[in-house]
Amino acid sequence: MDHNTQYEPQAGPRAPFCLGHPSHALRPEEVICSVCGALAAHTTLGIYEVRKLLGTGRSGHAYQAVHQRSGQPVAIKLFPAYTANPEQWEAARREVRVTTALRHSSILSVFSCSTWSLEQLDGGSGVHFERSSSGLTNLYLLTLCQYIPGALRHFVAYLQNSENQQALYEHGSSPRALMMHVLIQIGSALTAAHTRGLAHGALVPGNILFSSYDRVWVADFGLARLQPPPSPYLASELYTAAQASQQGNAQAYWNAVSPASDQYMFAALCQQLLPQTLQRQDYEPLLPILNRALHPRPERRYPSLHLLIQDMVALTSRPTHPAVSQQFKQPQIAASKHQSAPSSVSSSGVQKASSPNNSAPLTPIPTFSSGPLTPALPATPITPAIPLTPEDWEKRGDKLFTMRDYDEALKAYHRAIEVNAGKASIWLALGDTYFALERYKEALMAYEQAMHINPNDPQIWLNRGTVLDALGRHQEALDCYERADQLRSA
Ligand SMILES: Nc1ncnc2c1ncn2[C@@H]1O[C@H](COP(=O)(O)OP(=O)(O)OP(=O)(O)O)[C@@H](O)[C@H]1O
Repeated sequence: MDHNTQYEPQAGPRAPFCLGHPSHALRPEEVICSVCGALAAHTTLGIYEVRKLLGTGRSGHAYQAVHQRSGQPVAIKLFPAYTANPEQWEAARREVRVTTALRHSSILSVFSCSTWSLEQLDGGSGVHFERSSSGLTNLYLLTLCQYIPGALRHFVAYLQNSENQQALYEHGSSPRALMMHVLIQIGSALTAAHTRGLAHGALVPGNILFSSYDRVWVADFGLARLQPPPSPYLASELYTAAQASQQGNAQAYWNAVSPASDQYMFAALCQQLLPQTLQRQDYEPLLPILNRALHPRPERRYPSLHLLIQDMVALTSRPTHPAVSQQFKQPQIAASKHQSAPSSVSSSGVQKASSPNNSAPLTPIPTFSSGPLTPALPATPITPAIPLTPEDWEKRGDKLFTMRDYDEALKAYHRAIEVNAGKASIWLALGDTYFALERYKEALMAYEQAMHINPNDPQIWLNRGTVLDALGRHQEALDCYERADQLRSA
């Protein structure tokens, strides 16, 4: 389970061995170890070479791999297909896409969610794998996502170190402020998903990853729901469903998870973390809040996780942004762009690649409007006192978007387009805004315009896929995701 330890083979360079801990010698043709189920070292999956085992979760193994051309590290998870039925896998794929497309700064992006079989070893053509003809035995479910170097235990160890605590105080921060900053990000990611009607389902420590000590990611949206988590994370109302799921009715757990059960898991996680990392006087005031969130009856918990976080913030006073951004040690491979430059999160949880970085730790998150479509735009949106450039309008739109004033953001983007209709980023931003307003047809038109201008931007393809999904055009959406993947790996 250790992230940063590279396994060194004991035998000669050509002797095959598996990446398990401990490692086992393999027969030359063996790709998956018959003892521990780990992949053979140096296995290539499409364009990716698997480098090491990151850990073993509830249903499979997670590996670090690198893109053979760019050297970009990724995390690949493989789990046997029999652990999920095909309908559930499809549902998980859909959920992965929707949460990924929220582009929330703390939701870990899943680049690809497909199937893989041993037969594809020689003929892999990138990250997309055809369904195996040999049935489920040799078939694996595969997800590919950004590699994030830090685990929760690294964060805990960091906070437990007295020199680090001192450094935090010297920077005008504190362990509690840093902890709250991290919890706010986790809460914001979950709330963004809840706003879209999705629940995580297994907020266990392995799904909390860090790219720096103040930058956290929640992993496995969509996938976590396939299996119940262990105690103490399993909310009481999920016991029966978890049992049913262990007895073969996997759908039971999938259907039973809810934002209220995520709230329970979040509180259980806090309950583990806080006493390990903070002084008693710093976390004790939070215990009644956590107790409410851990109530066995979901209706007695907070109405939303967002309100729970609000109470935690109120009790700990509004935290300052911690002045630390110490990066975790990276392996000898290029760091991903996303890790070093997190983009902003809008308060709806919809994140815009083009938005400036928002350092405010938390903003309230309203639900999307479910009412009728908002009225059409006025022909002449706004007339400024001083003429603005398209870039000014775009920035204004970004700011309004971040403030969740989508109607005004629309006007600003339209104004930018009136002045310069040839900039893909403005059409992309316009599409995002229509998407946030659930005006999917207009969002699609905007994304198509962006694509017309820049057909090679994976983000545009991804967003187009998401809106096609929202319109029920799933096959076309899949084609878009595939194109986005191809462009990313090019
Ligand atoms: N994207 C990633 N980048 C870096 N490490 C990762 C990534 N995803 C997972 N890991 C590491 O791999 C380990 C195993 O991950 P996996 O998702 O299989 O299980 P888990 O999250 O520990 O538990 P669960 O199966 O309950 O989700 C994790 O504990 C984490 O340390």
